[in-house]
Amino acid sequence: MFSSSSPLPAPLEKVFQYIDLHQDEFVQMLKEWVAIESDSVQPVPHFRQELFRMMAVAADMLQRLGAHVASVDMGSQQLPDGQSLPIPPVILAELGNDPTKATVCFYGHLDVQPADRADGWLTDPYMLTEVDGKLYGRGATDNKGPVLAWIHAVSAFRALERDLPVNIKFIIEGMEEAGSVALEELMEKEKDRFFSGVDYIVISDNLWISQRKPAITYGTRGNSYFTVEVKCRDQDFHSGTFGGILHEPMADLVALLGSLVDSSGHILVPGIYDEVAPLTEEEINTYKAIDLDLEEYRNSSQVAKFLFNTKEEILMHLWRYPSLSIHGIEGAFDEPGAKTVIPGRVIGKFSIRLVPHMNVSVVEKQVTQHLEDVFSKRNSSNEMVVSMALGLHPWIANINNTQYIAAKRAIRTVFGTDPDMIRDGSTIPIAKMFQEIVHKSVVMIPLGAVDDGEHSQNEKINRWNYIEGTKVFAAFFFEMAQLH
Ligand SMILES: NCCCC(=O)N[C@@H](Cc1c[nH]cn1)C(=O)O
Ligand SMILES: [Zn+2]
Ligand SMILES: [Zn+2]
Repeated sequence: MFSSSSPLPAPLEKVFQYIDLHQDEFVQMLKEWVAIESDSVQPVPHFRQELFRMMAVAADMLQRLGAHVASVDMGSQQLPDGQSLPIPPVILAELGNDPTKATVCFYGHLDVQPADRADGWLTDPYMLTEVDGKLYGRGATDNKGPVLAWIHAVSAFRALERDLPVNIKFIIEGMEEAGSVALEELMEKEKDRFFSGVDYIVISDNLWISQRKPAITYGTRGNSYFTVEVKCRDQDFHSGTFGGILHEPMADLVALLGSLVDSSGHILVPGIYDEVAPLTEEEINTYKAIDLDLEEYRNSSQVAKFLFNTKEEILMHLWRYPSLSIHGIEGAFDEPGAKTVIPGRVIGKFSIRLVPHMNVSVVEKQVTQHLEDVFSKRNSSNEMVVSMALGLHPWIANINNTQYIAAKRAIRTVFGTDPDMIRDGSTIPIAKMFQEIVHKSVVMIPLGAVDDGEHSQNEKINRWNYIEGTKVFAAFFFEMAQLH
């Protein structure tokens, strides 16, 4: 182990120097990748072509690095409107197969969320622009920057003709933002082939909880996403002609949605908290140890007041308790102006973030039962249909596993500080898939700062995070080799 006070071992010193010297090239490569409009969310041919181009560029880069690369055909995606679109290939690549070394597999994605300058971007989202050390562009932090950082870490060893301390595998997809379409099937197919020799898995697809202090992530919440449809008929009504004599679908729906959660954020679905892991004193201490300035967090979020007042309560309600969010209503009148319509059919959308040890199918039954009970008390003549559109499990890892120790040491070497050990309130479904299908332990090593704005306007990664993050990955290879 190399502490920040002891000198770096010579090979790592050289690798770090190489990374510093080549940082402008690394930024240029990120610029080229950001310029590819690899939006997987909008199902239109232009973006699909861009996605295919993105995956080809990445496969080519890995090949030039000496990796053995397979671009796996993923078939096509059937859309609800009957359209069919090709799914970009998944890259499975490997570099080195020395049986005496650990094999570390890195997962990342190269598709991005939609971005349009008119949405409030200050620069062209597909033109990486540096302002005060901040590299603005769609995908800069989610997830092109971190994928490139991993590749640069490998390329530094290659360029210096140094033996890589570990065998490396890559799984890189192009449909993460659209729900990782067809990825689970591929993992099932490859579990005894590509993944058979893998010892450890690394994901770098989330953020620190601070602007300056690095972190390691050991858990994410799951999600069960519901739709509740209330229908009188397929057509809308005139409220002058029908108002007063109908059970209005929107009134039913508002009552249904209003029955889900109270004003303090407590979920009102009976039984929903039954399986939530009990809180221990030891666990509370882990939240106390997190370096979070609540005032700064609240101010930078532009929120007047959160539901909770202490750092510990905030972290627990983001990470270890479920939450229910209401997302929208399809079919409702939502334009400016005063249209006197009664919508004939509306669909409410809400989701519950799940935590250990909640079970997706139990939650589905509890929510359905609750909505049926509330609806039946209204004696409405409308039809109600509840469906769970998505059921994603929560993920939690053992922080004593080898790669957590290696990641901590690598971070200490580069940043001279211990990382925050954090969980993430959102969902990275692939982590649970790795655990359940491939039976491998996962560590998340985020590179981006809390204010990177993933999915938002003006997404960025700091040059510092990108370059020092590349060094963290290089140091991680060294530490893994020592610990394995
Ligand atoms: N910081 C990583 C964020 C990854 C992310 O945004 N994941 C989505 C996945 C999802 C869950 N339900 C539907 N999609 C998220 O919203 O958590
Ligand atoms: Zn991502
Ligand atoms: Zn994303």
